[in-house]
Amino acid sequence: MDQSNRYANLNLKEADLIAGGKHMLVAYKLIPAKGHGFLEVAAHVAAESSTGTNVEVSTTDDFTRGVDALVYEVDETAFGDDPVKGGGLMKIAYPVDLFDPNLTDGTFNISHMWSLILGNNQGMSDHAGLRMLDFLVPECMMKHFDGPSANISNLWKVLGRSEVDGGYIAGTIIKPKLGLRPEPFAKACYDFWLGGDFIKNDEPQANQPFCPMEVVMPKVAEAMDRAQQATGQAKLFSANITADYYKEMIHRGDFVLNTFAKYNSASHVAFLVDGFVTGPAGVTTCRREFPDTFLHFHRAGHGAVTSYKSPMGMDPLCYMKMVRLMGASGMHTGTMGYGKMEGHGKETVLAYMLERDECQGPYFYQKWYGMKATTPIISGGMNALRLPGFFQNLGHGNVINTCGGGAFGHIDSPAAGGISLGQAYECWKTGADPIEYAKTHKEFARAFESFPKDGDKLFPGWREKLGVHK
Ligand SMILES: O=C(COP(=O)(O)O)[C@H](O)[C@H](O)COP(=O)(O)O
Ligand SMILES: [Mg+2]
Repeated sequence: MDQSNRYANLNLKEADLIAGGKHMLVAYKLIPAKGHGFLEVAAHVAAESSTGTNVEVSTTDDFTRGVDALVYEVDETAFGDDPVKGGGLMKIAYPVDLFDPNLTDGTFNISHMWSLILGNNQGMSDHAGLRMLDFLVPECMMKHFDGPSANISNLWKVLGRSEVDGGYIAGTIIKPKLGLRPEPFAKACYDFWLGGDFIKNDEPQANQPFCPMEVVMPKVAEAMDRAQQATGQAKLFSANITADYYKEMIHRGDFVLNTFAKYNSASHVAFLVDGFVTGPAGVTTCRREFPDTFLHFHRAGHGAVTSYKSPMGMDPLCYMKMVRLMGASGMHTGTMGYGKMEGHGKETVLAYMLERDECQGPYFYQKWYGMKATTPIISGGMNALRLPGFFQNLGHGNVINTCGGGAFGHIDSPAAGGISLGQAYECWKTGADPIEYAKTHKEFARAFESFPKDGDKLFPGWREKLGVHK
């Protein structure tokens, strides 16, 4: 059924909708299924995402029609006719009244928002692809999301740095990702902390019988204490408290904080939540139960909805925006093409959208109205050699970066791996030539021998220049 006479109004102007401030605007890429018209399917998406279905229903009244979502702009050939990359652009205006404020405090419920703007519409049979590209949250809604409570400033403070521009946090992920027992796990932490700042649990490291949390966490806290005494520097640990029941998550969080508190290090702990698989409920549970603790959002699984390989789901930018609204302190943004995960150099907007108070997205200019920043977390196949180019592309180094293979794959030691990361930052920050810098910085130099393929690709001729002949 073509519902475009009700759910589309192409006379509406985006500038007026924005000035009115009473709608959330969403841009989608749409590929209609064979035999269906673009506007017809676009209108069906608006219907399915608001007041309608695939037929007229007798219970609809005038009020109902007042909260219809409306297609206000279409460009049927915006992306060409490739079955995955192609499709047209459509934009929908959702009246603010469609969204769900909590009974308890009026804060908007992100689980609901997600199911509204990217819910049933994903499964409709009359499109061959529907992907969310960007959305705009109006001021009247923005003020009613949790947003972050803690962020990188809290960690900089613990590290004894400036809370405003405290610089790069050199981190790792304990590898192997599974299979270490408590003693070797804690030893791996200690060994890295001798050279780096921050360690995170890898996303599946939890409470396995070979490494129970109640056994390993006290050893990690003790290792942190020893490393702090050995180096004279504060150290940080991001502990995985992901769980599918809020009481279990809170229990894990309390246990971790109490364990580190024995060494006066509760503030040195972050909580890692696998926020894609828990969904917003898991993230908000952590955000609200532990507002003083850095909430580290690990997005494992997100590729199922954010991968550029798919005509479905959403672009990573939309995910970043939702995560900041949820109140994550730090969010994985990928490595913008410099690491092992899907991404490209122009994705700097993922970080800027998390950090800035105003940011131009691909379709909408988002103002955050003072909401705290979420810290970009750079992870996945990174090492000291890849970092200078990464920082150059991003334009700053105020990030948390975790290099698993990049630290534990350093040929000298995990500590040398950690030191090489800090040196990579310093090399970029001082504008030094990496090869010249390597001549006077041993750990960075040894990163070339640790990751020779990267050396060959990024710094051809490095062997001769550094006098390494093998
Ligand atoms: O374990 C790692 C990285 O290990 P390594 O440093 O050894 O590659 C991270 O969990 C993912 O890369 C996350 O990816 P993203 O940040 O893209 O979500
Ligand atoms: Mg991982």
